[in-house]
Amino acid sequence: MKFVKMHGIGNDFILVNGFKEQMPPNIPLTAQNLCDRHFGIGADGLVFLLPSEKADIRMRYFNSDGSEGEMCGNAIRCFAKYAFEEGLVHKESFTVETLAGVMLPRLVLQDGKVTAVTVNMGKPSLDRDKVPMSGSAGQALNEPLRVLDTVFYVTALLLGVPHCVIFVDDVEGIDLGKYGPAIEYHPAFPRKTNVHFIEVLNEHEMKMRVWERGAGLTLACGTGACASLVAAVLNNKTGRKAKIHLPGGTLDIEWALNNHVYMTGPAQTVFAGEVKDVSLIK
Ligand SMILES: N[C@@H](CCC[C@H](N)C(=O)O)C(=O)O
Repeated sequence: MKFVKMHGIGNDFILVNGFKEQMPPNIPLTAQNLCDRHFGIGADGLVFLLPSEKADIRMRYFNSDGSEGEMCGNAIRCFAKYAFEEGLVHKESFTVETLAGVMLPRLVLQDGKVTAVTVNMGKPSLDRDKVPMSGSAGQALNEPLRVLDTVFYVTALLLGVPHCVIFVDDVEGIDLGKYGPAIEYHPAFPRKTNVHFIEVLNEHEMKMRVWERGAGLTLACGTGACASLVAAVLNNKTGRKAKIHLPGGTLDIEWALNNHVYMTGPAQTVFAGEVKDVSLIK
């Protein structure tokens, strides 16, 4: 199986052109094995480019634990660059079918080269039933959640995938390895959740650290950055447009007045390779 390794500000992926390559019989196990950083290629997720009946192209995304994610913000920028460079799409702007709906990436081109990608990520769902998060109906906005030995004030929303956003004074002071998994698997989140700790720097900038559902500690989360900006606006902490600084780099996010969230950031190819026998990797 041929693949390319790419990353979007350090959130790294193995991409497979499903127009040419055969889909492995057991995709969750293949994702676990290929994403393994010691026994495989190493990545946060495995991405397939596939034909679509309702959009120009289809993306399937698998986390490093083998679970299928409905959407991935950093992966879709890599996906868009790779699809264009492989000649699977011929337009600068096109539609991508995902389990979270149809997304709209637009390539930023300079001398024919993709320098960045802007993605219309759709509308956030603020209703806690949609996240989903348990509790009485309505929005989960800055509400107390007991986690192990502490209480965090959380804002939960669905932006492609479930997100739990927590504003703190100092993101570096948070023990993400302790609280990340405790919140990901918290009984309040029946389908688990991505976890984001946010330090607001000013009205237009935030610092963010991430614990991802199905992947753990990562250097960035695109859908999470979008969700965090929406949470910041709802909690009167920033304007509708901000730079979000993550351990792997910076994303520009806007929650436009049409209620759609737009994410802009880079996509980088690292190397291409071939796996001789997917089933043998362990
Ligand atoms: N890295 C992502 C999100 C990937 C999916 C997520 N871990 C989930 O299954 O909820 C991003 O950039 O958005």
